[in-house]
Amino acid sequence: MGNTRLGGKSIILRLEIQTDMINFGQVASVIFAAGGDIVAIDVIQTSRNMTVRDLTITVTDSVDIGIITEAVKNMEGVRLINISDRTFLLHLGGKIETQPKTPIQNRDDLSRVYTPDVARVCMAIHEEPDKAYSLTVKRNTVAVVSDGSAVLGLGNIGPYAAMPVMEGKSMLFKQFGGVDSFPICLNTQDTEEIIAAVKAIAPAFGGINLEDISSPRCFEIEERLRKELDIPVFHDDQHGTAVVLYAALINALKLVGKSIGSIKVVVCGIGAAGIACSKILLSAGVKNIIGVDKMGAIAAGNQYENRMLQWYAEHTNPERVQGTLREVIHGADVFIGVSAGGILSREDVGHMADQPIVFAMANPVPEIRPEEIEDIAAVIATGRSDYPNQINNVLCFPGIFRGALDCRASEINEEMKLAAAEAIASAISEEELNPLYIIPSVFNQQVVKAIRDKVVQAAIRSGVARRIPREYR
Ligand SMILES: NC(=O)C1=CN([C@@H]2O[C@H](COP(=O)(O)OP(=O)(O)OC[C@H]3O[C@@H](n4cnc5c(N)ncnc54)[C@H](O)[C@@H]3O)[C@@H](O)[C@H]2O)C=CC1
Ligand SMILES: CC(=O)C(=O)O
Ligand SMILES: [Mg+2]
Repeated sequence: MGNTRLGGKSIILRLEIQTDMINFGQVASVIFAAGGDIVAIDVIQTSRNMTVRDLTITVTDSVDIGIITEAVKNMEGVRLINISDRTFLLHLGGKIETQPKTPIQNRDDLSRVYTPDVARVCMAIHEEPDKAYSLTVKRNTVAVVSDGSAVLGLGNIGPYAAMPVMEGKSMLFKQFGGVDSFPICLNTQDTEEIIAAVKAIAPAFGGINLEDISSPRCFEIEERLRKELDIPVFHDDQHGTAVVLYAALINALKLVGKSIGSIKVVVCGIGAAGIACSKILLSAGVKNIIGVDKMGAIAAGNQYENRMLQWYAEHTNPERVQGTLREVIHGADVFIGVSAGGILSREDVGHMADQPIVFAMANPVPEIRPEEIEDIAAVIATGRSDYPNQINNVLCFPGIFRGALDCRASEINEEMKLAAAEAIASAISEEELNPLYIIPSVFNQQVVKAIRDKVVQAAIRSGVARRIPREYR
């Protein structure tokens, strides 16, 4: 089993119970006392003195599944046959597959989809390369490319371990945006090799979604690919995150009655997400942003080897405040965490300004757990699916790519990102807006459509659309 604190919120225990020694009620009470909640029971086999049952048990994050399994093993008359983790079961054999659009039922079909007839289609594309958009998967397919160097907040876990996240992103692309995609995890973390690999695979794709590539390499990789490719290249951890963060902030500020130009924002974690979130806030009119990384506040006057941190120091922190997160958080109106789990304390939030807004977005463990501060923060959000207010780039990338592909945009530019943020923010009406509902759910079917429409319009306005969808002709 994997790390139960990260993923295993629900397990299935297969138990053999000697019913002449112990009854099921006793087994259930031991599991309950160890912190497990039995939510389903399946009887697998039964005889006069013995029964085999599958117990589906859910636990909260703070419960150690090992304690439950030990308690079960220590019961006389009970044998633990097997433990399965529902999350691991869901990943068996991977989460996605390729499906042909039409069946190949006879030789005639075979000769059309494959040789000899396919050759005519190949030659049509050879004569007019643009036809790749109408005659291949390019029109609707995005590559989700990672090098495994900054996977969620798990760090540099490499390309194999990154695959489950990238497969997950592909599922989300399809389910929420109708966009096909391939997860591609590269076995290199060299900037030039990544650029070359992405350029080499680009012909098959209508767009490139870079994912979980650590800073500062992610900036050069994206910048270069944007220049050197004619399809949209979008680093999701930068721009997807920034778009959703901005949408959430627009709505949170309405609740606390503060204006964007007057707030003090502390951004913790000045990597891919932190820099992009700060940039979008600067262009939205936030004047006082203080970025904090492991070495403390980023301030002009300090020397940074990383050119992005140098840029950051020159464009933020107008008062050149120095210090640790604990020190600079005093008086902040907004905390934005895109760093690491558990690094913000209740005491820190207590030192923020009135009606503090806390967006603890590190995954899978947020900078602070909402339950620790729900009585002192005005608005709380995380990146997770199991708390209210999920600020997660999943709310952006399916819709923004849907729009970009539909108008065959050559890039995803600032106008398109701002349009996406506004579409997300405006999905919640003034009447609906409340501290537990500042951002729509990804299951809100209006959102992707709204983002797509606004993104297409912005692409047309800004001159990057290479095809005008019928409804705008
Ligand atoms: N909710 C969402 O939609 C998203 C959340 N994230 C989360 O944000 C975090 C960072 O992701 P990326 O920017 O892609 O990674 P990154 O590796 O580019 O940047 C992380 C930055 O955080 C800093 N950091 C780490 N521990 C810190 C600490 N204790 N104090 C201050 N700074 C610290 C690192 O030095 C680095 O500069 C991850 O936990 C990730 O899961 C990232 C993208 C989207
Ligand atoms: C959500 C996401 O992309 C991340 O945490 O890296
Ligand atoms: Mg990511």
